[in-house]
Amino acid sequence: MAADLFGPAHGPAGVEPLSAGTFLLHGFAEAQAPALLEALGHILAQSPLRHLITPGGQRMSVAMSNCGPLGWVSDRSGYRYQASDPETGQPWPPMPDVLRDLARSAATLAGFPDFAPDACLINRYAPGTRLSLHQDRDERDLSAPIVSVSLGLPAVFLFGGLTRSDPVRQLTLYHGDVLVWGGPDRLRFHGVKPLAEGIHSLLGAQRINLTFRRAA
Ligand SMILES: O=C(O)CCC(=O)C(=O)O
Ligand SMILES: [Fe+2]
Repeated sequence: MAADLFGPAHGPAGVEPLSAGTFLLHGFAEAQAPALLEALGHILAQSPLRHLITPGGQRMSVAMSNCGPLGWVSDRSGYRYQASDPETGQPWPPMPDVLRDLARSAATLAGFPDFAPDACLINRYAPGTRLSLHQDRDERDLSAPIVSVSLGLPAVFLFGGLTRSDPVRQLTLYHGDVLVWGGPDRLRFHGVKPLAEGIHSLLGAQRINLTFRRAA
């Protein structure tokens, strides 16, 4: 095993393989976090975070927005990607280079070169917020991985198998961690346990997750 690639468990560029198509890049986004947060501030001023309604009529506890050509939305009629923000009627804010480049380099390190995300879903968790077990399957091209960047308070991520009833592994995602899953793991069930109380030095009492996808 190459020591430079599979570095120490929490080393700055440590790439931890979790299974055949899943890699945890410990702290990979940490140095860029201030630049990412500044870019996010501009995005969220145009397309604010909001609590979407599920097709079943429930208000999601995660607050969401998007940037890039396509954004993920949910309402009474279902889940889908669309080019405009239903709240403003305007296109989603463009995906800043600092976000796209980070996602591309994380994907490349995880063995998915040529990742060209066209959607970035922004998830905001306050203490108590959770995301129930689900698959990301609204994307047309399942050959592209999911690249998920964690910022702020740590979260316990639930990583299951290809069927809902498979055993679920729990892993803590810290500020700056990037999790990439694709290939044979692309349709694994996953979720987030209720966020614990806490105060993060950069983000305060919240966790922000950026999920980059190839949707179209
Ligand atoms: O917040 C996370 O770590 C996961 C988010 C997620 O699974 C999603 O947006 O589909
Ligand atoms: Fe997901």
